[in-house]
Amino acid sequence: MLTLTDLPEALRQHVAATRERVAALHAELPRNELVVWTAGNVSERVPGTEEAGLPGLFVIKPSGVSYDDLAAEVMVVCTLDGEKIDDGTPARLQPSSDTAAHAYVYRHMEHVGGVVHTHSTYATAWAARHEAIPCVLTMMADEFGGDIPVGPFALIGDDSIGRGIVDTLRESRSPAVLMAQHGPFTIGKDARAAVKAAVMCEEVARTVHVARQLGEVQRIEQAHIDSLYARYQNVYGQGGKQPEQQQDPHHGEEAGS
Ligand SMILES: O=C(CO)[C@@H](O)[C@H](O)COP(=O)(O)O
Repeated sequence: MLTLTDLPEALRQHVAATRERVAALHAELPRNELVVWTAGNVSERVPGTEEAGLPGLFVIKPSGVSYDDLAAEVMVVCTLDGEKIDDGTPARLQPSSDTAAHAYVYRHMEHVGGVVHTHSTYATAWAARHEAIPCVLTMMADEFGGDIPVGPFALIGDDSIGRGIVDTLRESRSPAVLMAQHGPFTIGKDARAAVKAAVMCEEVARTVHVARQLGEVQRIEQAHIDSLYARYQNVYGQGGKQPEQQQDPHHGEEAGS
């Protein structure tokens, strides 16, 4: 078993910083009303392992622990096979029950640095119906680049959920997938981006549901979706990129391709 204290100092510092980020981001789940009790989790890939010639690692919350108690020192460190390393936490402290799903995503989507899972009400209601959320809002085009897809029903406990997440997201620009009759999983370049996607996923799931109560909704034309997505992903905010820097952040290709 890999032991944290045997790792190079630089990597131990990366692990510590990742633990702090993942612990802090878990507070965003109840703050944004995305979870009840402990029903949600955040993970982030530890940077620098490849440079150190070591196996990949990620940090995830311990299973079933209250968000009030999720301090950095109880964040669990796992290999990309989902195995807990000797990370300084009590041996009895088990990683999230969704660790296998997060690990599968990290093994099969190298550009992904963060994964989030919730059971947020409106997104999970769409998942209960096996129904993709149609891209009828500019906010959906901005953040999801189109519809939010539905993934297959899969039981927890092996690679089934992770495989369903990856197989679905590989066919979409969306950083969110609604796993059928379970709930949303989101990805991002880091954990903060994945948490943002989870917040935006619940917001648009609610808005589109309300709109459909009022009447028919109309999907935005694909050319407009592509234009909105390219702008938001590359120009919005304070970090506007030059044309040569622009790419699709979720899939590493040219934006709009
Ligand atoms: O869906 C499930 C359990 O069926 C999980 O997503 C839990 O809701 C969160 O589990 P932990 O991360 O606390 O283990």
